Amino acid sequence: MRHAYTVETVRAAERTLMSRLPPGTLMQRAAAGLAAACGSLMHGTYSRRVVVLAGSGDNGGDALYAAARLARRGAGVTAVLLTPDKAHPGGLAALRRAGGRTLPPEPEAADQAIAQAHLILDGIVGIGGRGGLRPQAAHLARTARESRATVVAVDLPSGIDPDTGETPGETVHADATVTFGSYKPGLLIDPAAEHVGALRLIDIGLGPYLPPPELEALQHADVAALLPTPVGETDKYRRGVVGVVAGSERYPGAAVLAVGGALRGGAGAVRYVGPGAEAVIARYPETLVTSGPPSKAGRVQAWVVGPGLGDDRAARQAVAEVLGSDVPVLVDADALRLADRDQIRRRTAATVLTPHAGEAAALLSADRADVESARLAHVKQLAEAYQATVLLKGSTTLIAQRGHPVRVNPTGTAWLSTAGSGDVLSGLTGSLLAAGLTARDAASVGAYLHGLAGRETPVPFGAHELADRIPQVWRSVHPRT
Ligand SMILES: NC(=O)C1=CN([C@@H]2O[C@H](COP(=O)(O)OP(=O)(O)OC[C@H]3O[C@@H](n4cnc5c(N)ncnc54)[C@H](O)[C@@H]3O)[C@@H](O)[C@H]2O)[C@@H](O)CC1
Ligand SMILES: [K+]
Repeated sequence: MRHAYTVETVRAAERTLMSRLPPGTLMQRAAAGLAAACGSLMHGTYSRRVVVLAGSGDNGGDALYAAARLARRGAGVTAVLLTPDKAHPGGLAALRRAGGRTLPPEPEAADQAIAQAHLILDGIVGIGGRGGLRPQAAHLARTARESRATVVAVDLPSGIDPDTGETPGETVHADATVTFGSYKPGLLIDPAAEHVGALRLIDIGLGPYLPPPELEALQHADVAALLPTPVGETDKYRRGVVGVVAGSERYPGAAVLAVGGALRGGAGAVRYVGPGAEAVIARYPETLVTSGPPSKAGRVQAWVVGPGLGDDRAARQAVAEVLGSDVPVLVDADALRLADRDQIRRRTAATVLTPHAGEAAALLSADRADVESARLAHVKQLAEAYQATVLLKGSTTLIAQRGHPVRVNPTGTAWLSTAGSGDVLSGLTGSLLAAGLTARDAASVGAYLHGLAGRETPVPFGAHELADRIPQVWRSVHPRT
């Protein structure tokens, strides 16, 4: 599991740890890790040209100390000081002792040094930065981006909001980020995460001083431990039956895709309810189909409702019936519009809502662009407002449930934004719910497998190919399945 902590939490842990160590120890630990990472990114240090963009805080200090280490090992180092009279004194002295030279941030000289660099260390701001970069720093960030050098962000790409993943203005675009002590939410959530590049964590000893995280990301081993595995004495009901209410005369394909996802999610059987039965059976003969309303469909352990459902009376009625049941329900697509909001809040069994940014905006009466630029705040707000588990789909999928750290899905690719992809995800996640996972785990594992399937399917792909790919990625996560 990867854990991420907000600035306030990191600073509190750092204070406690620092009080037990000689002054400057943490910065030296950070600088040593950073210098080693830069050395390996440059495949050596001798005759490499390194430019440091140094702000006046401790982030600049980390960068200067690391650059001094590189200079001692043969690199030619130039530091561009954003505020020369306020540069970190210790870091600056160390760099000068090691033979590094400094430049004020005058555009011409700085631009020239950047143009010739092999590696640029972005030490403009770290967790102390607020708001978009100021004009001088913004200019350097743009010049660095346009150069051919490898850009390494110190702790985080300057200009991103470490707590939220928002990018309030110009930011550094890094090829790699070396972060200290712990991950920060902004490194894992878009739009900021897009500018992070390869992410490396340097342990500076904070671990024992950190409380439960604010954000977490499952890794293969976590997902493997959560995947449902049939045991000796079992049958389809004990493995779980998932009911899928999806598709319409107009969109029978959504029914096929949702069932396709559900068949790959570990439930023992999939029951389909709706007007797409013929199309579903033609593709997946193992599906149990029913033509009546969901309440007459027979026993299920979880429902998926919504993909391609349309919005006629029957659809509205089906959504209300499913929400009236006492088993976990996943509400997607059209059902997010049709559902009675109070009925969602009144439910006692688990409810999972799976909106994309546009649907989330409608549920919150907000702007889509605002949801996309501040995903973390909005997913939490949704979970709170609807008293449900919310999976906010998109460039970084987030899963929120009140009282728990938000989860960010680390898998996925922009190729997943294809028609029907969400239908497969809802079927898959509903199946995991029926198999007995909690709402939060089902949503996280569903997003993880779906994202991996997106990465493993040859592109460009159609959504049905994603469903077909799930067994392979399942086995890659859990080889002994
Ligand atoms: N506190 C600690 O124990 C440790 C801190 N470390 C480093 O220290 C950093 C935090 O240092 P600070 O608290 O000094 O803060 P920062 O160095 O992150 O930022 C503060 C400086 O940036 C300037 N600044 C703020 N917003 C700006 C903007 N939008 N555009 C341009 N300049 C801006 C401020 O004027 C100030 O000079 C961490 O990110 C990390 O790199 C590491 O050395 C590890 C240990
Ligand atoms: K930085």
